[in-house]
Amino acid sequence: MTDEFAARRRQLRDRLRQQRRNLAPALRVAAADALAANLLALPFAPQSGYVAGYWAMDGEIALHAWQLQLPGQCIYCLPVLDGEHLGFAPWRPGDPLVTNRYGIPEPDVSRGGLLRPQAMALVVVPLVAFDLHGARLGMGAGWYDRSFAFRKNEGPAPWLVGAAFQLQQQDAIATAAWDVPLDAVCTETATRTFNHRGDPDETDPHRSHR
Ligand SMILES: Nc1nc2c(c(=O)[nH]1)N(C=O)[C@@H](CNc1ccc(C(=O)N[C@@H](CCC(=O)O)C(=O)O)cc1)CN2
Ligand SMILES: Nc1ncnc2c1ncn2[C@@H]1O[C@H](COP(=O)(O)OP(=O)(O)OP(=O)(O)O)[C@@H](O)[C@H]1O
Repeated sequence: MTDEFAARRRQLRDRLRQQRRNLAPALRVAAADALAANLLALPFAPQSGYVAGYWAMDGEIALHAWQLQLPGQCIYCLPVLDGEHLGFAPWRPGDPLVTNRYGIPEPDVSRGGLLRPQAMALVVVPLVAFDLHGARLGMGAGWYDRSFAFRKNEGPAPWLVGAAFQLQQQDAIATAAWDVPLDAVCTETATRTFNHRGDPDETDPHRSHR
């Protein structure tokens, strides 16, 4: 990775994180509801099995509305840092939490009790920026890219769906070799699905635009 490439990514990350933190509280509540509706309407939304969300922080769009409206047979999970990779564990309101090294709450489970990324039917992926080709810029530590690197060779499960505010959209983000493309991105106003080459999926009738 060149210094210039890294510097551009860092600049974009800082700018969008600041914009995201500046969003008004009332707008956040409405956005979380609209995001939930878009996630539930995805053509490949699972009716059962493990689905992963995240505990929103740093101004990220919240997933509680989606969690509460999931089909009864779906089991909501949160990511847990486990060595170099993410594990996942079921979590319902009231279940015990501990904070990880970044101060993010995660289910209080033993390492042996974690579910592997491969066990998820769908993963809602946090992101700082996304583009029109399904590329994603995250917090910069590579957790999702490392944990879902297997998706480059094995598919399609789990579906990887970015969640974001519309203001996080970019025309194109310069990608690195290790970046794992998203199958879809949902925002408060739109759903975009991508085929496995990461291009906009022209054949998908559910595709919608702003
Ligand atoms: N809600 C949420 N959970 C998540 C992620 C995420 O992006 N959002 N992650 C997605 O990968 C993983 C955690 N990755 C993270 C990577 C960096 C920082 C972070 O805040 N870094 C600080 C400085 C470093 C520090 O505090 O030690 C920063 O950039 O300000 C946070 C989470 C797993 N859980
Ligand atoms: N498959 C992989 N194997 C080894 N290292 C990886 C892999 N994927 C990412 N990394 C490492 O993670 C670092 C951060 O990557 P990047 O800046 O793309 O993270 P990100 O996608 O923004 O963050 P995150 O996934 O945590 O939200 C890279 O510099 C790279 O060294």
